[in-house]
Amino acid sequence: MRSHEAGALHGQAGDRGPAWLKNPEDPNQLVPHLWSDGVAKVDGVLTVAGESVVDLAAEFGTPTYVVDEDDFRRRARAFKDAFVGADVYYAGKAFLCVAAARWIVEEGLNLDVCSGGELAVALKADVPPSRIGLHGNNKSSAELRRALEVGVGRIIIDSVEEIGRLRELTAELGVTAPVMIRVTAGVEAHTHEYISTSHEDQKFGFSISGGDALDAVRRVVAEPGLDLRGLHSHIGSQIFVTDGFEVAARRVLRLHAEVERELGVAMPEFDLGGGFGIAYTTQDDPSTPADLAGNMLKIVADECAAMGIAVPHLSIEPGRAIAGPSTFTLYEVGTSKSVALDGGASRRYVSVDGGMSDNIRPALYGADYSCTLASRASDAPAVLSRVVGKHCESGDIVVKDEFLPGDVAAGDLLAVPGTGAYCRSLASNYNHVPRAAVVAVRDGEARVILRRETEEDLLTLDVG
Ligand SMILES: Cc1ncc(COP(=O)(O)O)c(C=O)c1O
Ligand SMILES: N[C@@H](CCCC[NH3+])C(=O)O
Repeated sequence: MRSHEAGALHGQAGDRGPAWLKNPEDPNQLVPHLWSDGVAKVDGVLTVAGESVVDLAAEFGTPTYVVDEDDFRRRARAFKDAFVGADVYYAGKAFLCVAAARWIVEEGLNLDVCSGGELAVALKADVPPSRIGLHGNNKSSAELRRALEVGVGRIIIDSVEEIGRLRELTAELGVTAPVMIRVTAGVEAHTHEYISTSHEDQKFGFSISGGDALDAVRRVVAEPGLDLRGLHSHIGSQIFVTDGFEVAARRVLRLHAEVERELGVAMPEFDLGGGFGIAYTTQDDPSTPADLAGNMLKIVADECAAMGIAVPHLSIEPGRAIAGPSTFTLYEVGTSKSVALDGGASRRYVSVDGGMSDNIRPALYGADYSCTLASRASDAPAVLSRVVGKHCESGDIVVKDEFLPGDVAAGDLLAVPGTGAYCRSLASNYNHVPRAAVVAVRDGEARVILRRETEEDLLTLDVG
């Protein structure tokens, strides 16, 4: 993740502030690569797939996550088309509901789930179990049992205990479990510490360098109920540079070759994980699926040739890069105030009707977003503004610094792009705020795919 400190705290567009900020010249314009393909501005009003956000807000309320369905599908297809011959597992943790799971299957992808809950959504969506992979560093026996009963295509083993649980369950159910082993390659991915997963000192996977990975392979091949399909490596999330993937692929393939040669165990598959970065601000410059595929497929082919082993069947697990850019969050402004700062500067705070309950990423990772006035055009001079939520935390920031027209006021709609991944899926009910709806728009038609929670929903849980 690239996070940027905006030094300028003050006022007018003439002050400019940091160069990376969105459109200081004309805040009515959009920066195209931050928005999904179907988004445009018509006379200042944001539209998606032909639908005006003013109409969407009137019909569905705010805050609402608005998904450009064609964009989501197109990005899914782009990975499938680019990674020729590989399987693409969409990482459902980024965003999952029945509709999204159906889109994934229809576009020819498989689905990665990492809990019993995500598995339940996949099954409700009729995802063929053979196209589901189950992840998790602490899968319960109940989750593993369900996965085996329905016949998921693969289970990615993450601990020695899990091998024991699978031994007992496969024996009891009389089935064989197709499994992969998640390994850590000791790579320091260039991303936020909390979403980096391949350095040694963390909870996921078996370490290659410490010998735990090879030990796990030995244990798995000794189990008659387990069918070892291959190794799995996921180095982290929101990564822009491919060198981490390259180093990880080399190290994992070396282990792959060692297993084949020294243990005589053929492993037909290899999963490179996900983690491909997207643009949240003008500073982010993500690779296309075609570029990623070109690099990664070549690295694997070259490395296998150098080691004299057959190229295993590859799979990848993108989540954010499919779901993230497809969605913006639509908020209504409730208050606006200017706060005097030391030295005579001031900061404008614009409060919206959501916040850290629908997007925890700024608070959790210092993630940076952009936004635009979505409901009208404005000629008012741009003012450097901080968009904040309605929660009882001063860290409840939606967009840290953005140029917005100086006349933004209560009743205006703001839209924040790039909120399709890890926003609804990480949403909370903090302050007993019901979770926002997700609305999909396609060809001028809008439909709710996840309904808004109600206070009644929350009160139902409270059994006194
Ligand atoms: C095992 C695994 N696969 C895939 C992903 C998806 O990552 P991203 O959404 O960054 O593509 C994750 C999350 O980081 C993960 O833990
Ligand atoms: N939740 C993280 C990504 C986690 C990836 C899952 N392993 C984010 O928002 O960036």
